[in-house]
Amino acid sequence: MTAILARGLIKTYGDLTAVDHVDLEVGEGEFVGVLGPNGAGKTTLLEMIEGLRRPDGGEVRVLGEAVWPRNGGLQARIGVQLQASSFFERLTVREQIHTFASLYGVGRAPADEWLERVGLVDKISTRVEDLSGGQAQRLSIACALVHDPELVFLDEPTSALDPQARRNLWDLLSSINDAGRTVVLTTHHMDEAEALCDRVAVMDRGRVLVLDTPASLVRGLDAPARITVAPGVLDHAAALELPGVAEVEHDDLDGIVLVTRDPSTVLAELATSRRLDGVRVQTGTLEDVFLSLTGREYRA
Ligand SMILES: Nc1ncnc2c1ncn2[C@@H]1O[C@H](COP(=O)(O)OP(=O)(O)OP(=O)(O)O)[C@@H](O)[C@H]1O
Repeated sequence: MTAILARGLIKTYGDLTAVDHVDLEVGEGEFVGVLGPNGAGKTTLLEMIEGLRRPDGGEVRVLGEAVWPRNGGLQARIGVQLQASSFFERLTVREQIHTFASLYGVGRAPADEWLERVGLVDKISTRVEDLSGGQAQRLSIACALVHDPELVFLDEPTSALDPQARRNLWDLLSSINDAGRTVVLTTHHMDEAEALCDRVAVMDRGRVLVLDTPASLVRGLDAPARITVAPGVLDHAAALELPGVAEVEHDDLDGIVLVTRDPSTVLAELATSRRLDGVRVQTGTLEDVFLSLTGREYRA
């Protein structure tokens, strides 16, 4: 089944078209990222799909149902990460998630398990206003997931997290997706999109420029690979003579860089001559994809 089917979505604020004729189709069980710089329209797009914001044009169906006018039955099947400021005031962490759980008819024990899964067990008695930014963000994610929704929307879920908490959340989101839940997230971070998402929608100035797997997006760049060989392994002339090498660059720290459009031939040659130790291969990144689509450097 299709989890999300959006056609021709438009949202304008005065002269600004925040979302400009966006189509988006997400299959059940997919993990899709909406990636783009500040102001690209990611949040506005998600809010229209979630049924929180009325589109000026276009239509959306989520889990086979219309999202607008507000559809109460659908709300129980989706999970939307709240901004930290939307917590019930003066409640402790535990009271907060128990309140959410009770709204969905979920018991206290499974709610407590979510606090464990997001690493907030030692904060259960802390009031929500006394949490750090990262802790509040983890609580908001636990609240979004507490009723085990079929489809989860997360708006920049890792923005306030330190690197370790970010990795932990990646693991958690992957495990939810592995269990069959559909996940849609927005992110500024290319590495996050590459690490987590089956497909990535690259958004800029209200438009979805491309939607594809990270690997296909990078392959479509047709950019050469860069193979770095440790210092002292190859001299310039020998490097240039290797089959498949188009250019040779010198990097004082790392050694010699072989630029090639045929990395498998070059790697095979290096293997045959026992020069593979310490070799590093770099292909294009989603940053390069953004640059090639927009002509601008990606700035998160
Ligand atoms: N309620 C509003 N009234 C007027 N303009 C708005 C409103 N909400 C968003 N915008 C504008 O619409 C554009 C898209 O905003 P949106 O928040 O959807 O982008 P975003 O990609 O989520 O950005 P960020 O990564 O910074 O969160 C921005 O230029 C923003 O200033």
